[in-house]
Amino acid sequence: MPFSVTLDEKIARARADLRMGVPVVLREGAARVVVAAIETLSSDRLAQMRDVGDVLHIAITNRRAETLSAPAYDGDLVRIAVPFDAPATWVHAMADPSLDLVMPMKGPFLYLRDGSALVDRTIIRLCKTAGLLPGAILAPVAAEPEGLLVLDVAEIAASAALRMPLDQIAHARVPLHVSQKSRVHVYRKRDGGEEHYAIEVGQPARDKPVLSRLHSACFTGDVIGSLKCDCGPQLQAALAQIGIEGEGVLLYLNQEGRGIGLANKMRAYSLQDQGFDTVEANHRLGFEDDERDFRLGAEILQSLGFESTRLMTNNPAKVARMEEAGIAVAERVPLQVGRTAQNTGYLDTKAKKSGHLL
Ligand SMILES: Nc1nc2c(ncn2[C@@H]2O[C@H](COP(=O)(O)OP(=O)(O)OP(=O)(O)O)[C@@H](O)[C@H]2O)c(=O)[nH]1
Ligand SMILES: [Zn+2]
Repeated sequence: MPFSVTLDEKIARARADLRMGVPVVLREGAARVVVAAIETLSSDRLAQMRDVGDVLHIAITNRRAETLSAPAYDGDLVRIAVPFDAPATWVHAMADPSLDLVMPMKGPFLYLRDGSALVDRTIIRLCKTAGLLPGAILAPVAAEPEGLLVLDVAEIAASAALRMPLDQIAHARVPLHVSQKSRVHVYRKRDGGEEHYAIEVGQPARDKPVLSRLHSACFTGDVIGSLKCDCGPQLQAALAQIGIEGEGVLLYLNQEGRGIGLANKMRAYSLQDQGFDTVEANHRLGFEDDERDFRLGAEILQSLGFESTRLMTNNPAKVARMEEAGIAVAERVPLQVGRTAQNTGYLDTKAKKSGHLL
């Protein structure tokens, strides 16, 4: 009896392959395309892709296309032919803004405009969820080469529409400075994605709005005291407020860098050192301003038995996403702490461009 591997398991494996620089095969109907993430593409893999497919192209998001002055013919992305003699560095420079100054002239570009861009869209999504730069190289092939994982794009699209269950894995008592009566609950997505945490203080009533904070991981702010953002002081202030009231829940979502991962956040910081603001830096990397999924927070509150909350945040998008996901927000509790000389521009940009309330 062969072992059967589910689609979710295959998607998790595909992410691991892409991070290692191993291509995967995406199927769309009768078409077969060998795809790889640009960030981890080596010269050897590029040569292998040229061996199996004759016309290679790259896919980048409309955000990245804007920086390269390329029109986004497919709306959310653009497909550009890879010149037959282009080295791997040319491919890298199409997705990685750290090479913008080293390789400013990459064109003229030859665009692909016919047919479906579903395979391109699927691989860009996979790159994003793998914490890689959102750019891919694709080689349509006549037959599936041996040794690569094969996935069907229609099946991936159907599974993306379903919500992946979030399982409660373990929980235990962890006495904190702000309250000795605290428990940490660990949640895990069934597709092998990030784990997320809930810190429950006291025993909040399940039938009343619970004081909560939806916090996104910030290694630099939460752990090492970075002055570039307000995350560390917000985390501490939220815990302190929950401690004062004696009950509440802090949701700690591992969506580092507004969902782009720490490596990409550091890339964004280096663009900020060149003068771009926090939103422009995300766009130059090919990402949206905010790639987080706040429904996770609502799902964790629901799994703990809550139906409504008093949410500590200055971000109206968090309130909207919680409500859409079925958690009523009885009150928005402002959380304004931690303004520094170094983060005042960042906070002002969030207010101006991302709708944060001051
Ligand atoms: N991409 C990117 N992420 C950043 C930057 N600075 C901070 N972050 C991340 O931004 C997120 C901030 O999270 P939160 O404080 O929960 O969210 P918020 O949208 O500011 O909303 P509230 O704090 O609730 O008002 C964390 O994931 C940080 O890692 C930056 O310059 N670029
Ligand atoms: Zn931060």
